[in-house]
Amino acid sequence: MAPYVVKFATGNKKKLQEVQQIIGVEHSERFVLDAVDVDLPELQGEPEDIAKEKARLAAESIGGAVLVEDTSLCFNAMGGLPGPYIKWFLKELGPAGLPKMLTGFEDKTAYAQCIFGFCAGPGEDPLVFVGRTPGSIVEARGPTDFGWDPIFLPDGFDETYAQMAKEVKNTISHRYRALDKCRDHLLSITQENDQKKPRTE
Ligand SMILES: O=P(O)(O)OP(=O)(O)OP(=O)(O)OC[C@H]1O[C@@H](n2cnc3c(O)ncnc32)[C@H](O)[C@@H]1O
Ligand SMILES: [Mg+2]
Repeated sequence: MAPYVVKFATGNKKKLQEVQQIIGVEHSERFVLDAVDVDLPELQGEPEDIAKEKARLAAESIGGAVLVEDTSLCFNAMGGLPGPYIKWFLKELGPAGLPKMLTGFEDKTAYAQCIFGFCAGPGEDPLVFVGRTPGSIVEARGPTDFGWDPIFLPDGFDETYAQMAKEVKNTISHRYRALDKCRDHLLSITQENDQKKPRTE
């Protein structure tokens, strides 16, 4: 039976690259993620609601099963802000400017959060899968090719996300943790499909 095809809708090539590296080809006989470059709206609200609405809108526009993802960077001293609005702060301040937001605070702790939104098709209820990695905000260190990676130091490491090898980031990251749960769900629904198949022997 052909694998279940889920469109992964994002406008961010770096996210796509990480998602492909994390998922690999291990379960490609059960499901495949097929990338579509879509300019999705930057919604407001609670992160889980944003991911659900993003998935619902993407399913309507694509007309099939979709996966979307929304990433937040949350400063504990600021009650979780910038959170889902990190994209705008990053755009205006650049990664090196972000630690300055915490100058007046002793607490530099933060967490990176990724929420995958999965919608099986137009009109279906979206599901969300949340992954969080705790850490702290430091002066920018390392390559600047992916977002706020240079200023996020995950707990238990002495290298920022930007400094560490991709293989390391991809086994501890917010994205890895969320995608791990999402993969389990995709495996469970494709298992159900398998069981519905008529037996041939
Ligand atoms: O089309 P979508 O998937 O929405 O892609 P986006 O780039 O708009 O992404 P978000 O709306 O989720 O905004 C998150 C921001 O955080 C950045 N970002 C996301 N994941 C990151 C990661 O793992 N490390 C560093 N920066 C990241 C990303 O470049 C954005 O500026
Ligand atoms: Mg976005």
